[in-house]
Amino acid sequence: MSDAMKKAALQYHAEPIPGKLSVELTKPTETAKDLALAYSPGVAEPCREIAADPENAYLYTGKGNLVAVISDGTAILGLGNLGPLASKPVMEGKGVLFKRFAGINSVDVEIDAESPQAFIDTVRRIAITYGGINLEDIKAPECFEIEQALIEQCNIPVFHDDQHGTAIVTAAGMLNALDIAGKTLADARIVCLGAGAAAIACMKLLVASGAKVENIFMLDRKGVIHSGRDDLNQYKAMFATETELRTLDDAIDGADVFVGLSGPNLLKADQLKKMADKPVVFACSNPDPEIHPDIAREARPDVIMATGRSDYPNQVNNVLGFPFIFRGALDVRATRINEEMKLAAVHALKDLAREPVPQAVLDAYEIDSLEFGPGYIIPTPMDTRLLERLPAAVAQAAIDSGVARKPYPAHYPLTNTDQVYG
Ligand SMILES: O=C([O-])CC(=O)C(=O)O
Ligand SMILES: [Mg+2]
Repeated sequence: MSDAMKKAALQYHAEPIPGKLSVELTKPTETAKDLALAYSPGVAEPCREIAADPENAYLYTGKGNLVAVISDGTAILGLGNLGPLASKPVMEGKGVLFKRFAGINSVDVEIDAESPQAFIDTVRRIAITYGGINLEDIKAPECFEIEQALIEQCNIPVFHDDQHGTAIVTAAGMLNALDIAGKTLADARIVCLGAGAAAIACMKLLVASGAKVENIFMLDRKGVIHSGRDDLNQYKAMFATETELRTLDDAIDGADVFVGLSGPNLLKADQLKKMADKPVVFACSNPDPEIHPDIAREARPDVIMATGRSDYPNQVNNVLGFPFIFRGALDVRATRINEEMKLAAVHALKDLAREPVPQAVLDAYEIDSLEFGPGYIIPTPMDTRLLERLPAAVAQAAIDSGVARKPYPAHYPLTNTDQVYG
């Protein structure tokens, strides 16, 4: 990032009001009568109703459209463990995206937890307040245990965005990119740089979508994860291959796909040059990708390239997933976000990229055209059709797989966020 951009980002966060979120009232509180309804004595009535039946919380409070964005700050973007308070701008940012793209209210909760168990206990105790929980920027492998425990202990959707949001968007973009390259997921040789939360979840979802686990070469800080290593946790061990390859330099030779979920500038132009014809490169480290798109294109004009950033084409970022997935889950009051709902989101995203792009999207990006191809493999975040398609697909999948507690919403499909209350 340039110095000017860094300065602008700080100023954006500081002025005119510090931070990016505020709370608004949904009822007028202008008169003494209003006050008597909103507060004492009127407020006692919904309290009694909720005590009699907890489901009434969805009727009389904001619970049903409220998601907690919760972090311990141990893996903030690609920046590392900066602690819970330093994660607050990102968590507020997720709240901005929830509201802007899917009309969902959110609060950020940063937890100073001394252990994964302390984190789990804290979240479990406050979970009733919300309609859903979005876990964010928690490091691996602790995040796997934390997510699993909370899914089991809470009866609302708990979703670790960096795993599943990223994986859903990656799988959708990958299916399209390989199709454009004239290749298939089943045959693709895949190098995954990074073995953290997002990397493990992405590779699992790619396997669920057709990739062969023996064609995946995952690398952590020590190099290729292979079956001869005795320092692997159970999550990395799922991707241990029988191979002589040890370094990124070895693994990248002839690979069809590079997925980077690691850190800045770790893929060199010379390494990209060794990849197979029409290489697919998803350099998703935020904010700085594993290889800059300009360097990649210079080294390999035939590259099909995506990053996590909004200022380059093909943004493979979980913003395309979590707001819409939660929208669909909340609207059918799903008890969890299961594999069926995730795959429904993958296919809705993949298919949407193949449709003609509306003028409003072109205007938002100040461009003349955008067509399915190497420069457009995944819908853009500003595409209002995401709100129309993804929640509908996710809600239907929740109903079909038996985790919905309400029928398909009568007010679907949504065309803008003003319609979310029906
Ligand atoms: O915030 C983003 O841009 C995507 C994300 O979740 C991460 O990098 O951890
Ligand atoms: Mg994140």
